Amino acid sequence: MSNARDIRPRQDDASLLATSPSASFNSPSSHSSAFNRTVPVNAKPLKPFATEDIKVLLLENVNQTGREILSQQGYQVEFLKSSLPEDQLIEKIRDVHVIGIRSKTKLTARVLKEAKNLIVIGCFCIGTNQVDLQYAADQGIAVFNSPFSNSRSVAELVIGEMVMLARQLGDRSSEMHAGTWNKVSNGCWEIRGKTLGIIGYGHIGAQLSVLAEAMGMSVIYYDVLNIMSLGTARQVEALDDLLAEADFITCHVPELPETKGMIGQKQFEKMKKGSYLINASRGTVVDIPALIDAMRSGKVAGAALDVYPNEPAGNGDYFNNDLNSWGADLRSLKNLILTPHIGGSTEEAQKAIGVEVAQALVRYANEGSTLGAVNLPEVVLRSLTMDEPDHARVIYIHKNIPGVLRKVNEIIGDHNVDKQMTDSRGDVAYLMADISNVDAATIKELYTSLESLPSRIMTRVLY
Ligand SMILES: NC(=O)c1ccc[n+]([C@@H]2O[C@H](COP(=O)([O-])OP(=O)(O)OC[C@H]3O[C@@H](n4cnc5c(N)ncnc54)[C@H](O)[C@@H]3O)[C@@H](O)[C@H]2O)c1
Ligand SMILES: O=C(O)CC[C@@H](O)C(=O)O
Repeated sequence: MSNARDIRPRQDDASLLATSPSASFNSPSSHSSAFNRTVPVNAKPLKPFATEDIKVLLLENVNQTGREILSQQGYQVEFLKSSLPEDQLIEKIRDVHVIGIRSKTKLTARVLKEAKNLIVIGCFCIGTNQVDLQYAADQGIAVFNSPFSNSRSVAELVIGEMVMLARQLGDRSSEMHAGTWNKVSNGCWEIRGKTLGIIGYGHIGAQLSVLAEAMGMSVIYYDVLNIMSLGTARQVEALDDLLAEADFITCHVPELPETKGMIGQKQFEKMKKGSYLINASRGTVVDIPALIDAMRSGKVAGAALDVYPNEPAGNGDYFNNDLNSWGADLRSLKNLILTPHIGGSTEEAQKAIGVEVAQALVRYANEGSTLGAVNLPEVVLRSLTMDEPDHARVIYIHKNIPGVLRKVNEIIGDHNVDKQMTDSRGDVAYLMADISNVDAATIKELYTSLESLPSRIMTRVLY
């Protein structure tokens, strides 16, 4: 096993560039249609070089589908069930080229600063708030996620929770488990005819809207964007309008500075007495001490929380006051459903996420495609074919400043550039070019010249 620490070409060993492994490229599943359209039948599998040099760290029990796709490429894959404390994460991340995480692992600038070999991050989930996306982009590290593979799972959970809360099912079930028969109808309702207020009408909010209407609910929603209503749902202009009208309120916004504490004391005051609150978005969106007060006062008749400001690292860990100071107060409340961040945790969702994110990582590592990246411009080139054996793909990630393309073209312009694409996003630009009739020595020369430019963030050559 090689001890290579960098999958970018090593300047002291250009011969490695000629090691084009025979392992075949995994085709993405049919839903990755945009990619499928670009892959000819005789596509040439591109590789940075020997794939056994690529080290992958998968944390947080990423689904096996993802692990298999990465292992089949010949990458060295280390798999851990939980997230890691920051000091251990820093030790591990120094060595890896690819990291796969879920919502728990915080890839802050402090951690990423140590990740000298890292080229790509896979968030095996929807949320990407746990990664410093701008810092990653500034280092030329691409970030991918799975934007909607678990949306349906979350929407179904919320439908189930509305029925559970309206019928106080959590409490009745706990009482029966404790041996107590307590047959009541007081304060129990159908959800038919009630109004659901959805905060954030994106992938999850919109799915939920359709399902809720099928259950006989009226749907209103609030979003910072003007979004087309599905069915007979109605967008309201202000959050306060939604709070005043809805019987059930559910949050589906991303974690952003503007969504932090979005539902707090003032918002609870504006809600109808006896309303219900559900949060399966991010733990910082709802001010939990304010929720505790609102439930104790009877303003809120029930709530379901799936996410928390501080969550345990792995299964079996405690959810107590050490983690969140109000933990015991929260657990003492009636008609409160607490779940351990399982909104997207279904077999269907996790398998789909495993495939989608792992394929994006492979495409990026092997082909340089940034299609679907959340922090870099999207750049894709038609695949090289088996009829183009002496071609190399040059990727130059650089600062988006004037004059760079002139300099780059001075370097690659002496060669036959078959195709080239460049795009920018904020301060970072991504250039990809396929160059024909090159040998290992030429590639080394190209690589060294590009690396010496002051605009350089990262250079990669695939062969
Ligand atoms: N509990 C879970 O397991 C689970 C699973 C999936 C996603 N999530 C969380 O749910 C969030 C939403 O997921 P999604 O796929 O629907 O995202 P999305 O990006 O498709 O939709 C989010 C919507 O929120 C809106 N929005 C943003 N800021 C807002 C604000 N300040 N006020 C009102 N609306 C605002 C956006 O315009 C967008 O329409 C994710 O970001 C993630 O954090 C949790
Ligand atoms: O699986 C997870 O850890 C996160 C699930 C969810 O919050 C998401 O962002 O997709």
